[in-house]
Amino acid sequence: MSKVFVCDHPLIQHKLTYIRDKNTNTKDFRELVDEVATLMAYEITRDIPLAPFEVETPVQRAECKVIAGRMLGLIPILRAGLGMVDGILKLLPAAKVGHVGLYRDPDTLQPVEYYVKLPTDVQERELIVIDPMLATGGSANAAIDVLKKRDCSQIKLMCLIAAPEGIAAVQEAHPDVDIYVAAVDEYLNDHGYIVPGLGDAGDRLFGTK
Ligand SMILES: O=P(O)(O)OC[C@H]1O[C@H](OP(=O)(O)OP(=O)(O)O)[C@H](O)[C@@H]1O
Ligand SMILES: O=c1cc[nH]c(=O)[nH]1
Ligand SMILES: [Mg+2]
Repeated sequence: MSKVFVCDHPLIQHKLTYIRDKNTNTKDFRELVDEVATLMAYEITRDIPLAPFEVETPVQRAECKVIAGRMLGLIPILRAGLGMVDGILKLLPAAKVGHVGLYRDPDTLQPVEYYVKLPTDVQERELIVIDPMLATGGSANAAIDVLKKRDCSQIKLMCLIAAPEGIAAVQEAHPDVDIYVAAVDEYLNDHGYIVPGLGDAGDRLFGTK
């Protein structure tokens, strides 16, 4: 069963409050999502292995540590996942980025795939699927399916806000995928929106409504 990590650091929770606020404008919303993504990247990389590395300080030689050459890949689910990419790349500048384009049909709530472009060595990388919203879980599951069909096996999922229904759906379909969230909300409404949530993440990031 996949584990769920709630990133409850006070800085993350503080910024998430203003992300939720309907009076936060597009510019501030985008900046806050970017900042929370950076802070969550700090949490999600906690288990990255280190390797010994020797440097010469101005005083003497020192046995230090560096990240052990791990190959990472970020997989934003378009559109809203794009809002978190730059924030994560600030801490993981060597990560490659693959895109999975999905939109959720408003009537059926089923994900519709429209674009996939992945790094050629995607199977060798540890992948972080990124989307601010985990609602029914259909989109996250479809994106993970895209990766598994290409023989990817090391996958984590990173979201800002999850509904309990979405977490259960990912855990059932992909028990090997751990889930990192800033908050688990109450439930999904009749339109499949997370309550209380933040509204439509893509529209708020890109000012499309
Ligand atoms: O868990 P689910 O029920 O699948 O819902 C979550 C999906 O819905 C939103 O995308 P949307 O379809 O609005 O596309 P967008 O990012 O282009 O706005 C969101 O960014 C997730 O991808
Ligand atoms: O609450 C929700 C659910 C799906 N997609 C969003 O952007 N928000
Ligand atoms: Mg949207």
